[in-house]
Amino acid sequence: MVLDDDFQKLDLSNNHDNNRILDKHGHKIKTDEFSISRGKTNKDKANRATVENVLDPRTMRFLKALTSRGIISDFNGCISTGKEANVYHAFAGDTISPFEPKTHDSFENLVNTYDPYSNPNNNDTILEPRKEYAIKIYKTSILVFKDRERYVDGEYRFRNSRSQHNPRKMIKIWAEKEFRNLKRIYQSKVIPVPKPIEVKNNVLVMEFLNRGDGFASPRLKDYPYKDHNDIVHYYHTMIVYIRLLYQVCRLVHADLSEYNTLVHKNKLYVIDVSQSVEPEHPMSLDFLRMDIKNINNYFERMGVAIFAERIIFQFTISETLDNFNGNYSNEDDLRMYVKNNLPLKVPGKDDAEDEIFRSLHLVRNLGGLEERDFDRYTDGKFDLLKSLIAHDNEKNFSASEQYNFEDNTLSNDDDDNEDDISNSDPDNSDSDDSDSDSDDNDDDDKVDVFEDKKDKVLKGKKYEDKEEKKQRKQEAKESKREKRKTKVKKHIKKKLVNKTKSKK
Ligand SMILES: Nc1ncnc2c1ncn2[C@@H]1O[C@H](COP(=O)(O)OP(=O)(O)OP(=O)(O)O)[C@@H](O)[C@H]1O
Ligand SMILES: [Mg+2]
Repeated sequence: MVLDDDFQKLDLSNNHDNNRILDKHGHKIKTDEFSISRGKTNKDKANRATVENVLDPRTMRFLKALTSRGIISDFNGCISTGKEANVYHAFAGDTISPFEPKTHDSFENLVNTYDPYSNPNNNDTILEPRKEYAIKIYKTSILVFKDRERYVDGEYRFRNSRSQHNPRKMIKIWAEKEFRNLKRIYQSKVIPVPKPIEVKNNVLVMEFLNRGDGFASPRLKDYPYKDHNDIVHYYHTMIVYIRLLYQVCRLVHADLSEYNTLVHKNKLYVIDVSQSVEPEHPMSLDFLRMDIKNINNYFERMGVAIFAERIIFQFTISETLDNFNGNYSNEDDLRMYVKNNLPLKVPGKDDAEDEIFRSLHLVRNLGGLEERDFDRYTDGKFDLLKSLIAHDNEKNFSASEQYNFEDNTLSNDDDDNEDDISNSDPDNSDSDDSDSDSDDNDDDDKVDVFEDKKDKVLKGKKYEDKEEKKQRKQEAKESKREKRKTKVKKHIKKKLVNKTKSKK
């Protein structure tokens, strides 16, 4: 299908400068597969969906603006058509690289005689190759937008975006978000990313990562690893980058995978940071766990001995690392630390504990603390998430500990009930009795959640003899009476939680 025909069919109902723009520049826009090599480029068999989905007249106007401002000089073929955006190849415009060939001959000729090291001015200085750009153009179809909102909602930087329900405006915000995230990572100089050049509405211009023969550098998924050690190197690098993104760039990628990383000049480049969020985002820790799980799944499939997810999570969010003497921003130092200090995953045991870790409701500060966790907090079980995660992993995440926690919580709930009763009549000895009854019921249906269901009846306290039971009840009552003395009263708790919430 010839490109021109295709543009004729574009729905240009409003017959004004759009037509003129398209007529004037339409022949330059190639949307077929991008293959810039010595061989003939196949005639433009524009993919109708590509043209209509992405290169609508408004987008064409933005491209024209970028061309006339000299940011880009030629718009070539399509590198990738994704679910959210298409990525095209372009050359930098005059304003950027003074070594543009002065003669703007036909694009076909330019493409076929492409030689990045050509010397158009025929003088003997070696010229820089012509700068190439990747142009990421977001699709404006509303459907795609549905699952993006959770990344923008709760994002401090976009709190004022009233345009949650105007997809065009949301696309603009989305592209700007990717540009800003790219810029922040690029300027941090700790993680390689394509250099961000410009963003205009739904069009993002960035450095094109060329593998040297005009084709795009491969995604990690398609990268031809040298050997097993090479795979392990990229696994450790990926883990270090997750930490550097969090600690230095204050970002969680939220879609980190072998598809959104490229290997360029033997370095791992991170791309597609449109959905990345800051640690303050309400779901940042869930996205972080998802990224870790995805990376682990990929490298486990590649035969790498991986680390447990919660170990990687702890490595990521702990500000300081035990026995680390290197530079916290240096990837080589951190990679060495990962290699020599993180314990490898123990199949079976770690699987169960990672399962628990995935389901944990992780809180970042008191504001996110649920009432029942509050007791655990006041009882010194943990303070904020950092201590919950950072030290003594086994204790916090061993299945038995988790069970004891549940157990304590239930007993804390008892305390609360007791608390209510004792509030009303602190000296009422009945409360002890009623308490003992409720304690009795609770005990009976309190089963070991990690035991197999079938023998739960045998495990209940129904089957212990009377004497022992009496003894146990007495001790339980004593310990509860002791605890009540130091217990934070409910109304004080509420005050504390409200106070910290208002401080946020
Ligand atoms: N700067 C770049 N240099 C070279 N290739 C790039 C660049 N940016 C993106 N690409 C290529 O385009 C593909 C899609 O880019 P990106 O992931 O940012 O868009 P996307 O909308 O998320 O696409 P998908 O939905 O397929 O993930 C990448 O996998 C990569 O192969
Ligand atoms: Mg992507």
